[in-house]
Amino acid sequence: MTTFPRLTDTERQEVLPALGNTGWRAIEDRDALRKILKFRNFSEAWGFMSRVALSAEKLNHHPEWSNVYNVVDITLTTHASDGLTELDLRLARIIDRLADAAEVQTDHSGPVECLCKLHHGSA
Ligand SMILES: C[C@H](O)[C@H](O)[C@H]1CNC2=NC(N)=NC(=O)C2=N1
Repeated sequence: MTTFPRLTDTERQEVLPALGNTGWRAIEDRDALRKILKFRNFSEAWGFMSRVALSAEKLNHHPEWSNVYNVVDITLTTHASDGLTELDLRLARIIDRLADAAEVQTDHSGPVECLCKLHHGSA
């Protein structure tokens, strides 16, 4: 099994702004992305989660997430690498594609630029 390296500073500067634009935010004190999506109802939220789950299985990369009624709160990080890797970017883009009908909440965490330097943790 390949362990992906954490994203470099240059890679972060290249890719994070676009993810910031689609509503991904930085979690304080973690090298992780967070997005909170609000659907019209539970059925749409669960349908979205089912579709993401199938993609996550294919990618063998899984979100940390929770669901309350119509809200899905998603955190992405690579546990094996202890931080953000290419796999998180791939899953984030899949999630963005599958979630286009949802309302995005963006006022819960710091701007994604907080993750532009690889300074979290020691890995
Ligand atoms: C054995 C299996 O490949 C690993 O446990 C995978 C599964 N899904 C995963 N998902 C995430 N987010 N991080 C991982 O390190 C990870 N590892």
